[in-house]
Amino acid sequence: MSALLNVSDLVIEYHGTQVVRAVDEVSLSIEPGEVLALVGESGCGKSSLARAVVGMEKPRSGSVTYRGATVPLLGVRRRDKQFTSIQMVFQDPNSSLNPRVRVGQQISEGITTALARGEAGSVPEEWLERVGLSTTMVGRYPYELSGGQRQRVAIARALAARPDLLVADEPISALDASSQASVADMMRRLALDAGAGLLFISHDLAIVRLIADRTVVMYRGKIVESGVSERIWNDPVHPYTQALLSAIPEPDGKGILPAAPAAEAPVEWRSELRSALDRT
Ligand SMILES: Nc1ncnc2c1ncn2[C@@H]1O[C@H](COP(=O)(O)OP(=O)(O)OP(=O)(O)O)[C@@H](O)[C@H]1O
Repeated sequence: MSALLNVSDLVIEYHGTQVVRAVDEVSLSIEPGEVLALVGESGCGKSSLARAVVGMEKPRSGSVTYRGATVPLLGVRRRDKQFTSIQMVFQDPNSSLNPRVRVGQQISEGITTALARGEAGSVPEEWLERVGLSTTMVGRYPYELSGGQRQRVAIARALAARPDLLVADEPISALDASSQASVADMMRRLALDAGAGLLFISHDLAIVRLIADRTVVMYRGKIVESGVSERIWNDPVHPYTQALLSAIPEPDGKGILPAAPAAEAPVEWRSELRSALDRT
């Protein structure tokens, strides 16, 4: 039986003043009910890969298949019922939401997508509650929300469509540090309760360790290491993964990774972690 998502020898190139090979012969797969994390420094090709998975980039070569069928480019994918169970959450919630449409209606669009596939419906208020927002937000426009609230609405909208595959590109970086781990965990639970696969892209190895079954490490467009998240965290094999992990500053400065979950780490430590990863 084929995996839920299969990416095989994928190459994504941008042809501008010079050719940029953003994704270089990458292969990965996701099974139903699995969380796969994609980590790596800024510019290593994570978003290009995510966009290709949802049909927003045309592969130069290689393939992206969903339940055995090639994922078509976006316009077709949105109309084709067999692919509307792929949903994406972007790093910037403004890319996911329509600024001129009220929150409730945007979530309703997700619900309509689910209903069209014969999935159970719901009401927008229920999804707002599930992502930790007040139901009073249903009548607001995106500009009347904070960045973090907008991102929660974007997540609610994607989940309301009852995806079987959720692609989340840095979905928590717009959130305040104290709620990043809880929202990541919520996405994991909501996706897995439905037996969906989750491709979770993040800089934050500490959060990835908490929520992902497997982790794929990308460097300059290539996968340099992949495996069970806990193994990657405790026993990284590739020098780049080792460098990523050793770049995480220790709270006590003694070179021992913190045992406490990332959400409990001090805010300064978490922001240092992010900038250290950006510098690698
Ligand atoms: N539309 C584009 N045209 C030309 N080059 C691009 C385009 N989009 C991305 N790139 C280049 O492709 C490479 C990979 O970019 P990508 O956005 O996939 O990386 P990323 O790992 O998601 O980075 P970040 O974590 O900063 O979002 C980078 O060198 C980037 O400059």
